[in-house]
Amino acid sequence: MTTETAEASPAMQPNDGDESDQYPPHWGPTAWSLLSDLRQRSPLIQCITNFVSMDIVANTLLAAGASPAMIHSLAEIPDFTPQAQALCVNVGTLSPSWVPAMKSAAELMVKLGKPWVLDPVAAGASGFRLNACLALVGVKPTVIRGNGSEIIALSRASLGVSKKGVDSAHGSMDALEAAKSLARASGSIVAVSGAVDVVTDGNRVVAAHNGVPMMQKITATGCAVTALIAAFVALDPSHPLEATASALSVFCIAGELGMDLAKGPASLRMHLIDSLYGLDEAALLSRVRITDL
Ligand SMILES: Nc1ncnc2c1ncn2[C@@H]1O[C@H](COP(=O)(O)OP(=O)(O)O)[C@@H](O)[C@H]1O
Ligand SMILES: Cc1ncsc1CCOP(=O)(O)O
Ligand SMILES: [Mg+2]
Repeated sequence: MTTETAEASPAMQPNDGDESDQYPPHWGPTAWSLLSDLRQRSPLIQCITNFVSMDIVANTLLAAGASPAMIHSLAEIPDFTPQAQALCVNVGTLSPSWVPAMKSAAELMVKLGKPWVLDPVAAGASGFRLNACLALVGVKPTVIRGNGSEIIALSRASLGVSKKGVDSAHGSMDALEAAKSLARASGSIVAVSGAVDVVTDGNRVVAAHNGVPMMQKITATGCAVTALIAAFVALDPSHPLEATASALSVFCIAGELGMDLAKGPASLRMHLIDSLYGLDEAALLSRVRITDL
């Protein structure tokens, strides 16, 4: 759910000339190696996600090379969850009956030493939602990915600071300090999406500068990239910060390539998924824009 207004962001073109000097060269091969691995290993990713996002999340994972399973019943978790290589939990259309399944699946993944990723959609929208998100943060997500307003709401609540008024729209850079605090308090990698995506473990901060503003005009692109993060982290659970930044950059490069063919949000949705499916090494290496802050 987007609470950040579209920020001015130049149309992204391939890295060329002097500009590529700003971007450390190791990120391109890191992202390409993870995407290649994903296509080869096709990890099973369990998604307990909202009704709005189920389709685009499953299609994003499939196009990238992963194997999605949208299984959310508490009754199936003991049998099914141990088979998954990663879990994605998304609270977008939360109701009380879903919370036990989310907690139980996350606890099982932690017990099995496997990664799980939380998308705290609209975390500050209600007390019920915020408390559910806090309870899930307590189950130690490997990664938490939200937009600026969501990370600020969750960070304040996790530090016991009461929320005053209604959150306004926030850019990802506005949420940087909140993201660092949340990462330190939770032990999770925290990613804030926006015109620039920032990823932190509480100390180190990296920023991914790919993407196009039109991605905000497609519902559930945030949910889709969170699921892609789960797939990337499944491949290299011991380097979740690198996997998270790579997933964000890869998804946004697919958005840039898709935008070249799109007429608006509906065709961007289609072309983004096609571009993710067809993304090759040369296009990826020439477009990855990740920096250490
Ligand atoms: N202004 C922007 N310019 C480029 N990419 C963007 C912009 N806003 C969002 N994105 C990208 O769109 C995707 C969804 O992010 P966002 O809209 O922040 O999430 P949410 O849908 O959860 O609010 C992310 O991959 C992010 O990088
Ligand atoms: C519109 C909406 N309402 C409840 S969940 C949802 C989708 C949110 O997706 P995203 O956070 O990726 O914009
Ligand atoms: Mg969202």
